[in-house]
Amino acid sequence: MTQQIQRKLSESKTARWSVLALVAFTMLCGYFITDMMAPLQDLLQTPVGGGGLGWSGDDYGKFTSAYGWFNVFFLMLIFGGMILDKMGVRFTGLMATCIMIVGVFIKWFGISHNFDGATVTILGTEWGYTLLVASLGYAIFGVGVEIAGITVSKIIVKWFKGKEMALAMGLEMACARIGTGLAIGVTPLLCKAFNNSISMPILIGLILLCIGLLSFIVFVVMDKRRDEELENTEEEAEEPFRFSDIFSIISMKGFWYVALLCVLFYSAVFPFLKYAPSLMINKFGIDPEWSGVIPALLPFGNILLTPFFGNLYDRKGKGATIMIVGAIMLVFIHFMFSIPALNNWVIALGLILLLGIAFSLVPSAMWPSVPKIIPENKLGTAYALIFWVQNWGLMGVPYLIGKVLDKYCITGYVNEKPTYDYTIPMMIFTCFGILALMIALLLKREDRIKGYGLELPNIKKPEEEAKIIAEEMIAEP
Ligand SMILES: C[C@H](N)C(=O)N[C@@H](CCCCN)C(=O)O
Repeated sequence: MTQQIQRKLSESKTARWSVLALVAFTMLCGYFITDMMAPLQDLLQTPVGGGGLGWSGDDYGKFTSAYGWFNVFFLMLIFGGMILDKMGVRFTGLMATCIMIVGVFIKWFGISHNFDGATVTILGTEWGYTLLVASLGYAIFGVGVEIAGITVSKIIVKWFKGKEMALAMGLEMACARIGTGLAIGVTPLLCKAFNNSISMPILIGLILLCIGLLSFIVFVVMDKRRDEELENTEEEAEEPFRFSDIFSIISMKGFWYVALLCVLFYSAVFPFLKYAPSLMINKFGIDPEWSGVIPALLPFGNILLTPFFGNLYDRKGKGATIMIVGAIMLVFIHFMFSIPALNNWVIALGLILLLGIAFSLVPSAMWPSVPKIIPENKLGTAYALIFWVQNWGLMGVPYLIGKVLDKYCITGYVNEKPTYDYTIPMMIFTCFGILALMIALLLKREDRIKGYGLELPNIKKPEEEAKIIAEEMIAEP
């Protein structure tokens, strides 16, 4: 009987696509805030007298890397994954969204006060109070948005398993990319509209996030209703999560290949995006005001392509192959960016568009592959562990690039601001791409050995599904 109700509910296309729209909107808001400071890097590094905050490249690197501080060092993400598997998607999602709001508020407070230029020394490095408070806020926000990310992945598996799961994940990522694209493209305009205010766009992000919270609350109501109709709770429906599950997850080679592919691939994209506006100014001679426009095309390209490749994976399979192709493209693109002679903006445009394809291929196949490797009751923890490994890269790589830029790449100063040669940073990104390719090949080999089904379609044919349901009804008289 339970299975029949479940079948009826899961057949409700409107319900599951509405759920997707609601949670994807919350993620859109989160991604908008994640990347909104990137196009302001130039202004942040402008001296205080010139209307900026007077940060160095190193300061900007510190701020950007703060995103991963608590997730990485205090294992907040892993705790978040365990909370997700224990408490369910509704509680965890609400908790994560509230954490995001608190974090953005603190970041806004830090940026909008100058603290009379006071500084403090932490672990041998000097921090301006503005930088420290803003970084703390960003670190708290990072915990919220990452836990929200794994929660939304689990929500999609819950509502879309055996259906258009990769398409749904692709669409959710497409919404996330709208957030990133708006952050890169619109933030400089917002900043300008409010008299070069850096804090005003953050305040607008905060308001947007509150609307994101409302959207998630509507999801909570729908999800609760669905579980009530099923006459059981999320927790009862699944084998409960045990602490020892962590060990069973980390003992799987397949898990490690996905986690390593994730950290290497994403380390060559998200941190790159943080520096892309500066790359456009320094290498391609683009006006600072327009420096976000070409990088903004990357997320906008993803908006169409990630669901497209997700849909392809749902119907035709070939997940492991899709990841390999994406990694090959990544190597090519970053290598081309590293060649100093290729400095025409048309080349930058072409490479960013290609990166848009690569950055659609890998995520559209990688995230929906995780439930093929890990059982559903451990999925929250597995996604959290993958995100945790990834956060080392998201935290460490911007910091590394900031250091490398200040130490090895300064070519001169214009209006007291350094100009950079981006050859070495782009070579570093190319190396990440090469390692990602090697791991993608190993993952395909592991799939052949273990039979995870990464090369198989996600959508089950009606006759296969009928067979599964019949078997389940026999098992549960
Ligand atoms: C940054 C975050 N840790 C991340 O990896 N986000 C992924 C999306 C993962 C969730 C897929 N349902 C991204 O590509 O933005």
